[in-house]
Amino acid sequence: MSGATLEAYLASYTANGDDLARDVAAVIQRLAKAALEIRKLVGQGALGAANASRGTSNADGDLRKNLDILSDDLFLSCLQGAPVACYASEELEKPVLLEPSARLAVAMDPLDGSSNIDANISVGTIFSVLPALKGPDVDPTQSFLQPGNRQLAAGFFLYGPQTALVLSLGKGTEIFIFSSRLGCFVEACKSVSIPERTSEFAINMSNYRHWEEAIRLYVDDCLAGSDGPRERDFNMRWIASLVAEAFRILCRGGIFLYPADGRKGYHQGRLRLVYEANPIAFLVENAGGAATSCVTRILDLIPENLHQRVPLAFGSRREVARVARYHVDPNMIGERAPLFGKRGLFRA
Ligand SMILES: O=P(O)(O)OC[C@H]1O[C@](O)(COP(=O)(O)O)[C@@H](O)[C@@H]1O
Ligand SMILES: [Mg+2]
Ligand SMILES: [Mg+2]
Repeated sequence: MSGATLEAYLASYTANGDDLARDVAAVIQRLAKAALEIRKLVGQGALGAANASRGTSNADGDLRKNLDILSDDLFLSCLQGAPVACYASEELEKPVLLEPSARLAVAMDPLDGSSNIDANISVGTIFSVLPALKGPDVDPTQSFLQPGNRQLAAGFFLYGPQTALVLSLGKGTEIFIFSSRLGCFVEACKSVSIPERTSEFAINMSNYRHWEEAIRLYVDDCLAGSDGPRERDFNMRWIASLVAEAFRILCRGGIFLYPADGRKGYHQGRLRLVYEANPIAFLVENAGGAATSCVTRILDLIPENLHQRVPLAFGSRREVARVARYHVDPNMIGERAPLFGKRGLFRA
């Protein structure tokens, strides 16, 4: 590993003396410090008692783990004194006001994939940095209801076999790995580039019967492999940890889908727009990939509320575009059966 340290990378980002860039860099540095504390807690597993269930639910009704709460507390306290006007989190119903004169708003999923902790599967922390909206009548929540295309920075920490930081400051996406020898994050992959095409998809297949027809047909065609209209075999993955799936896709391509489905509470999918889909979409687009609500670009959606859910498809550009076509192009559905076969009409 011979890349720049996170500190050096952020120093070159702030070299032009821009105050906003300096604020963003300060926030990333604080988050990175707190993430190393979470890494220790996650690493203790059952020995640490931090992974036990609290028996309470968050604003979205998910069962909370101690570690969800601890992570939220830790990130909130690491941002005290930072140039951050307000903090929003999956674990808090409403944003917390920090320094009203500051320029930034930070939204976080403090611990993503926490239902996996007991199984020793990678979990992570997702963050989104937005400009804080100002004005006498501006409520802190409004800063978080800006479309994702206004994000100044976004990223996630992954607590896995390696502790990683995936970061975009708006131009490219970089991967840093924590070096325990050096005691800091070191750039491991400069300007990540997601391959345009893929033969790997990730979806929770157990929901098949609840999906709408467009998603079922897309998946049917992947499963048909070389005998179907795709004329090649597909591989499938499902880790049930968004950060782990995103990391794999950034490294080697693929598509992730968490679509809307017919179950109660899943009519807009499962994932949250403001602090899950938006930051992941920002990272993926800055790495040459695409992210949609299965139809519309995620980064153009205007959130209606802080904890809003959204159907999510992201990854290799041509594959994400193909999912949208199953929704909007009647030829993909109506004429699919007669054209099914070796004619190659639907090749991505
Ligand atoms: O269990 P399911 O329905 O497959 O959902 C898995 C998804 O839920 C999540 O765990 C939701 O995140 P939280 O753990 O932060 O609630 C994602 O990481 C993952 O992609
Ligand atoms: Mg999450
Ligand atoms: Mg979470």
